[in-house]
Amino acid sequence: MIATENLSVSYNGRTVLRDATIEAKPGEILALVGPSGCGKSSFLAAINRLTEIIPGASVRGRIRFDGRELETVFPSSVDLRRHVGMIFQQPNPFAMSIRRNLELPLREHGIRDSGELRRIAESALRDVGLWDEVSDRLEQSALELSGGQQQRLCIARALALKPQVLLMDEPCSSLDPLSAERVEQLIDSMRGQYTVLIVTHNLAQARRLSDQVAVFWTQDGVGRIVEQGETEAVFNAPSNPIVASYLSGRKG
Ligand SMILES: Nc1ncnc2c1ncn2[C@@H]1O[C@H](COP(=O)(O)OP(=O)(O)OP(=O)(O)O)[C@@H](O)[C@H]1O
Repeated sequence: MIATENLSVSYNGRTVLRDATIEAKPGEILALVGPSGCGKSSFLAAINRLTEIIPGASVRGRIRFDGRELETVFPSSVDLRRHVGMIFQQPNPFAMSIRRNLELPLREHGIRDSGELRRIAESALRDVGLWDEVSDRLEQSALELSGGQQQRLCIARALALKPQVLLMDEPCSSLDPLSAERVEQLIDSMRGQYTVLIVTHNLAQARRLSDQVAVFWTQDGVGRIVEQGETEAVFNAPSNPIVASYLSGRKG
């Protein structure tokens, strides 16, 4: 579904990630783990072309979507972000009503019929388990929701566009434990429906959630993927000693 080949990211000529090659199959959850600063966020930013708006950022290598070059499949970033959604560490709802948060991106993508807008919004809110919590206050500002509710709203906003891929950059780490658990359950329930790439510092979460894991590590000042494979196999018997001590909590 989504694959990278020798993907490298630099900022102002300094390479921070070199030759990252991964493949996430349709419906699979791929966890990206590794200590701070080894290029995990940069990797997601490159896939979602956020690097285009980061001053000094440059990307080399290939990204494929269903076997074809991502740029060919989605020449425009607007199209790309419809099919490849992104969720950030800090929930980032728009400063507008809950309903508008869901409807605005749909309108931007050409859906105008008010009945259809309402149907899709409701269905997305149900998908993230928010409908019962907010159905009587859809006109209230999204900023009045709790952090965990805001994050689920952001996930609903991405899901409303029917993406094939979701990129998640530490989606639970700013949430309280209960909200984090709910969001984790939500991600788990996406298996088979969406291809999910999730950056997490929570190794137990990576192990619980993911089908595959890629371990990033900084070597000589440059981030690389030093181990990847089926999650259980990597956690049970990592081949790289650095990875072994990281995954067992002794390093990183
Ligand atoms: N906009 C930027 N300009 C310059 N350097 C940057 C920029 N963004 C990230 N970097 C540098 O790139 C390297 C990789 O950062 P990145 O955020 O991708 O790592 P990460 O593995 O996601 O870290 P964390 O787990 O702490 O979020 C770091 O050295 C960081 O300082």
